[in-house]
Amino acid sequence: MTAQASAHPFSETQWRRIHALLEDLDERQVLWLSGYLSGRSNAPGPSAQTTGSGPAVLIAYGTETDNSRHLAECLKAQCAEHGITADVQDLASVRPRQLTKRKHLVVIVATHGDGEPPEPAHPFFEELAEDATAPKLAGLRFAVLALGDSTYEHFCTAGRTLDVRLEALGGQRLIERQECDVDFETPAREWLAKVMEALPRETPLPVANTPSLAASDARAFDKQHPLETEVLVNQCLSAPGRANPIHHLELALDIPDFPAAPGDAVGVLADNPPQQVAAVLDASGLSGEQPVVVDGLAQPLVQALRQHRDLTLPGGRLLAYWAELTGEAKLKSVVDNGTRSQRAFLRRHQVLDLMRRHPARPDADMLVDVLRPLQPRLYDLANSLDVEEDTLHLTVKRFQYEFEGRVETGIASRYLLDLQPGDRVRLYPHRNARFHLPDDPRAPLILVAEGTGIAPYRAFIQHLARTGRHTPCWLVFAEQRFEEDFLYQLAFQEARRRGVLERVDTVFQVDQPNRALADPLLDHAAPFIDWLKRGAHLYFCGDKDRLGDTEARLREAVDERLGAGHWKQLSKAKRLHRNLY
Ligand SMILES: Cc1cc2nc3c(=O)[nH]c(=O)nc-3n(C[C@H](O)[C@H](O)[C@H](O)COP(=O)(O)O)c2cc1C
Repeated sequence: MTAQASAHPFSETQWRRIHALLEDLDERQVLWLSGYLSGRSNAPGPSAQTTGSGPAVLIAYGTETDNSRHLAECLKAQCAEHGITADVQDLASVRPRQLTKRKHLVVIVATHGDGEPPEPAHPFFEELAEDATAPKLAGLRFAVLALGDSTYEHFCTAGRTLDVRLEALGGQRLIERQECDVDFETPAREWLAKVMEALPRETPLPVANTPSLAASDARAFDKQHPLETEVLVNQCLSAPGRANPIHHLELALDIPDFPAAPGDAVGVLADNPPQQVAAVLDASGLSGEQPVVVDGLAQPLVQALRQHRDLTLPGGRLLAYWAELTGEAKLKSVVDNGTRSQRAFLRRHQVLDLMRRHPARPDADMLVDVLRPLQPRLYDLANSLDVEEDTLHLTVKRFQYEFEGRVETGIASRYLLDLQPGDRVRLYPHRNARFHLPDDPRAPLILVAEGTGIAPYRAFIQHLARTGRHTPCWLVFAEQRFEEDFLYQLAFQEARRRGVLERVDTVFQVDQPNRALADPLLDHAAPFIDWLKRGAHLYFCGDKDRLGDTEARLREAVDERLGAGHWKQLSKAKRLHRNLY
């Protein structure tokens, strides 16, 4: 990206878009638009219900993979169309006591981990749960939309907890909580429409039926509108014989200004393997040619199954449909016995298990309707676009897991590892703002990675080298074997030689079975603590369990040396950055 030459406040992409739009408009339209913008910038109008602390409605979201944020932005656009002033905030930056100054709060929150709130929203939830300090919310009217996935035992727990807590603190519900499964689009939009009805009407802005600029959003590429890229390189980085090899992929990026900074990711829309699609068609007795409709788009069944439907994890709707279709008493009793019995059954069956063990002839449209949508998978970018602006690099490990005594492979990693140069991949940018480099260019960086967790650090290092930003930087990396699994070894050694990396420590578990990821930092406790005192930011990326253990050990050591609660302070000061999976 190039620097701004003029003094206007827009990015280059925005500026180009504004010009492109203006060129397209006639004089009458330009006049209309200028009136509209001046009306917008003067908002809130005289009747708008603002309080001393901001717009009438706070739309807060808690997210890890952006679904909640996207819905929050949609709601804001709808509010704007109705002249309701609203602002959108990440729960990560909301303090519970701010809510006392609000009249209306709409929260859209996902559940992650094992029934946990999204990681950035933890401090908000923790503070709100403290009886001694939580604010009284008697004047607040609120509504909660909970996103989740019913295959998890703790379905939508974060949204449920928040809904109950807001009521306990004196808040009054605007409308009842809605819990949404992975196919959340329709129920979420219906719920947003009900919220719009419940929010107090304000006098509409002078221009009726204003186009929703916010709805047309600067994010040109998203889940629904992915970018198609071409595979240039797919190379194995790890030992070739490994059960779960790690590959380096390079994808062509033919458009300028792809919005991804070091620390950001891309959402990959993987296809199901052709054999799995064929097996589902075979088990259902349906022809792949048959037309079906997915999200309003007509397409052959084979395409819907390959690109849009999860052929691995069955959901409650497939189970209920299958029980009805087969008329089998066993399946019916699982359904009739409620959520717990259904979940226990679904945990032991994948889609093909159900179809093969209980043969039936489904209707094609119904089948597409009851299968869960195939979810995109996030991969951190392994390169900095200010160094290589025309390629996207990914570091991908084959994900394998045991299921009912057999070994299964993750859909997205299998798809990516099997790609050949020339193949096409659909993806969209995913911003991961809490994993960006700190604003303070002098803050030391401690980068802790396990396996593919190294990817965003490669992007960091490229960026630091490119910008000449000289900040102390310490990399701690764990993998299996030194000789074969030191991912991007040459790049990191070169960075060390050039002084971009001040320290590099590694832990190779096969070579050093008793050594853990926290050990290099604890062995060098003096510089580690010194870096923290100098304002270091700590980054953790990779396997959730291993990095969770690592963090627990570091936390104990830091609190012991710098005083109880110090680690929590680092977290509050946003100096701990986690990117765990
Ligand atoms: C790693 C991971 C863990 C999850 N854990 C849960 C869970 O325990 N309970 C649940 O209901 N949903 C769970 N989900 C599903 C998410 O809540 C769901 O995908 C949601 O749409 C994500 O919203 P977001 O994009 O705003 O983060 C999990 C998703 C991921 C990726």
